[in-house]
Amino acid sequence: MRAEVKRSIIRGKVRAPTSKSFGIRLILYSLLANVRLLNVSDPSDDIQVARNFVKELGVIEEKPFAFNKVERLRSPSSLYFGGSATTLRMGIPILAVLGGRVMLDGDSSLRRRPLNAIIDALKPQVSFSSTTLPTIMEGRLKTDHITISGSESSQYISGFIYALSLVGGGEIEITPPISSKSYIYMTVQLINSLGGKVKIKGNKIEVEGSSFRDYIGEIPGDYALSSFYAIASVITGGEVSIENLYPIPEYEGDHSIVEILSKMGVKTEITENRWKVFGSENLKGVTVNVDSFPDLAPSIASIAPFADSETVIEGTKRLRTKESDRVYTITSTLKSFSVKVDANEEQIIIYPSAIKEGHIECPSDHRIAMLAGVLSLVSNGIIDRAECVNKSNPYFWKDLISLGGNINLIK
Ligand SMILES: O=C(O)C1=C[C@@H](OP(=O)(O)O)[C@@H](O)[C@H](O)C1
Ligand SMILES: C=C(OP(=O)(O)O)C(=O)O
Repeated sequence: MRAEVKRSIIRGKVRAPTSKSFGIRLILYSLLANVRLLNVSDPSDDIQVARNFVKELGVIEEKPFAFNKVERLRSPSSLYFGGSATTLRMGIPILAVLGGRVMLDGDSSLRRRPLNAIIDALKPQVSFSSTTLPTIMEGRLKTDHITISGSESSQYISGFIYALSLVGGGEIEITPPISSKSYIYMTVQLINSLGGKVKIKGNKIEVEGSSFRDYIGEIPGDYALSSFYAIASVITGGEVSIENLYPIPEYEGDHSIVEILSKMGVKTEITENRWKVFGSENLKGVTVNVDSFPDLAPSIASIAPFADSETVIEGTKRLRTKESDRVYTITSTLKSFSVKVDANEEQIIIYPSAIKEGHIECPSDHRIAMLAGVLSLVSNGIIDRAECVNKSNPYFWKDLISLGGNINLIK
C-alpha cells in the first residue's frame, strides 16, 4: 500500500493506540490467570502473534480476547513469531521451563535479530540449532537460578519473570549493563499489581511463587505510538488531545516522551488519562539517552529537524538490531526529507533543517514509516509498503486522517 501524504494541520481528539508492550504482557499473563481484554477490535500484528502463542500452549480463547488459563500447558512442536521480538524473547524462557523440542521461526526482520544472550543463559540444559531464527530449541530448564547478560535485550528478563512465576519462583541474576530497564519495571509492576511477588534487588530479581488474580480490563494506551500524533500536531501548527493513556508512573519509560517534548518547548498538559498538546512557541534541540526506552528514537527524530538547535540522541548502539538497523533507517529517512543528520556508533545528531518532500519504502519497520508519515505532513511525501505500521498500530493512517491529515491510501 502507498500513502500519499500532503501538507496538513493535525488537530482534534483521538484515542491512544493500545500499548504493544502492555498488550503482549497481558496476553502472556493468561498463562498465569484468566484474562479478558475489553478494547481490542482490530489487533496489531504483534498482538496477534502473542494471541497465537498462548493458544499454541493450550490457553483457551473462549471468545475474542477472553482467555481461560489451563492447569497444564503443552509444548508445541513449532511456533511462528512474525516480527515480534517481544513475544519471541519473552516466550523462549517460558518454553524453556515447559521443556520439549520446538522449531522457532519468524519473518525476515525477526530472522536478523540476535538471540545470543538467551542461548548462553539456557545452555547446557536447553540447546538451539542456530543462534538466529529459524532454530530448533530442545531441552528443559530445571534450575531456578538464572544468570543472563542484560546488554542485548530486556525482553528475556521479562520472559524469565513470567517463566519463574509459572514454576513457583526463582532468581534472575543480570550481568550489567542492563539495557531497556524501563520494560523490566513495566513487567514487575504489572505482575505485582495482579498478585505476584517480584522484587528487584540491584542486578538481581527475586520471583516468589504466588496466586495470581484474573485480569479483566483494557490494554492501556501507548505513549510512544501516541507521540507521533502529538508531534504531528506541533510541527503542523495544530493541537491534539490523546485519550485512554495511563497515569505516568515514577519510573522512566515510553511515557518519558512527554517530558522530553516539554523540554524541547512543547506545551502539554497531562490529566488522569489524557495528554493534551498545545503546540510550541519555539522548539529547542535536546540531548537524550534512549538506552532505557529505545522505541522513542524515531519519535524524537521526527520533531528534531524543526528545533532551532541540534538534537543528540545517545545510547543508539542497540537500535541497530531492532526491526531494522534504526541508526541507518532513521538517518536515511531523514536525509530523504533533506534533513541534515550525522551518526556514529553511539549517537545520532540531527540539525535544524528546512525539510523537503521525501519518498521512502518502509524498511519492514513500523516506526520508520510513522517517522516518514509525520514529516510528510509538513513537506508532502510518499511512503510505500505503508501497511507496515500494522505491526503495532493498524489505526495509524486512519487516525491521522481523522485528525485532518490529507492522506491518500492507494492499495
Ligand atoms: O519488553 C518490551 O515490550 C519491549 C522492549 C524493548 O526491546 P529491548 O528490551 O530489546 O530493547 C522495545 O524495543 C520493544 O519495542 C518492546
Ligand atoms: C523493537 C520493537 O518491537 P519488538 O522488539 O517487539 O520487535 C518496536 O516496537 O520498536
